[in-house]
Amino acid sequence: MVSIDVQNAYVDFPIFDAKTRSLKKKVLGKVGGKIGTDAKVPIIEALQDITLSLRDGDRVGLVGHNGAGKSTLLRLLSGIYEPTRGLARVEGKVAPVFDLGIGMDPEISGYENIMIRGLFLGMTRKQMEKRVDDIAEFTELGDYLAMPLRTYSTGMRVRLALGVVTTIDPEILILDEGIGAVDAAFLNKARDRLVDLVNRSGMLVFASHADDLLLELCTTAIWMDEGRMKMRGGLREVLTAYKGRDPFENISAETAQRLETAPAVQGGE
Ligand SMILES: Nc1ncnc2c1ncn2[C@@H]1O[C@H](COP(=O)(O)OP(=O)(O)OP(=O)(O)O)[C@@H](O)[C@H]1O
Repeated sequence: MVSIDVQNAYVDFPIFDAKTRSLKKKVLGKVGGKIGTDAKVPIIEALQDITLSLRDGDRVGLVGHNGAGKSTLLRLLSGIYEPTRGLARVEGKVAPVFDLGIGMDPEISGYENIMIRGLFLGMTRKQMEKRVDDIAEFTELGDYLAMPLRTYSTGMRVRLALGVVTTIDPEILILDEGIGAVDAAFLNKARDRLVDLVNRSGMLVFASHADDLLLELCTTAIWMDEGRMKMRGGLREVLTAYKGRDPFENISAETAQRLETAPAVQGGE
């Protein structure tokens, strides 16, 4: 069974080389997690008192300002970080997609990178062999696929990485917003594949600043603020509270039309 259970979890980062004297007692800006300066070594309290249960079928968006703790929470939910205090139990095969370029080798070809990246995301060699042609076609990279990855532009690398990511069959899909940062034209092409990917994943947790992608992929949301869960609920409701306006106010007619079939728009949970 696929499940994630987190109970009163904290994640601290002790910073051994910080210039303690210049640190203020409290963080004055809006950005970043809380910095504790009471101990000898300053500690960034990236996550505080997180309690959360996720089950099969959950599609959760994570929102919050820069440094609010979204990426740290994704790493905790992936089993990459252990909580400093509290509990985090993850049951199921996790595909963490944080940095599209991770696990890519510049010296080997696009084809070989497709294989390596697929294995990294939990697929078997046999499964990847069946999918390589489909991925190659999707990327439109043609003969470049036989060339070493170092000869690719950034956009070409993203195409390759997105091609692989959207072909996997994860039980738990953990996506960081980087995926929304790709070139708009290609993202449009990748959108249907992303929606399919999410539909066949047991569970999705997706951190993003892009309302339209969140609305298309998620049904519920968590608003992170200074390492804490400030609000949890239906996606539209949380986005409205976080942004101070309904996310539907500013979307284009084209986006609205595309979203008509999206789960969040049809009432969420
Ligand atoms: N490896 C680390 N070492 C020290 N501090 C860290 C580390 N990773 C994150 N932090 C701190 O933890 C806090 C939460 O960071 P996190 O990356 O989780 O935020 P985020 O919500 O994902 O931000 P963004 O929207 O900018 O990506 C920040 O204050 C950050 O400075």
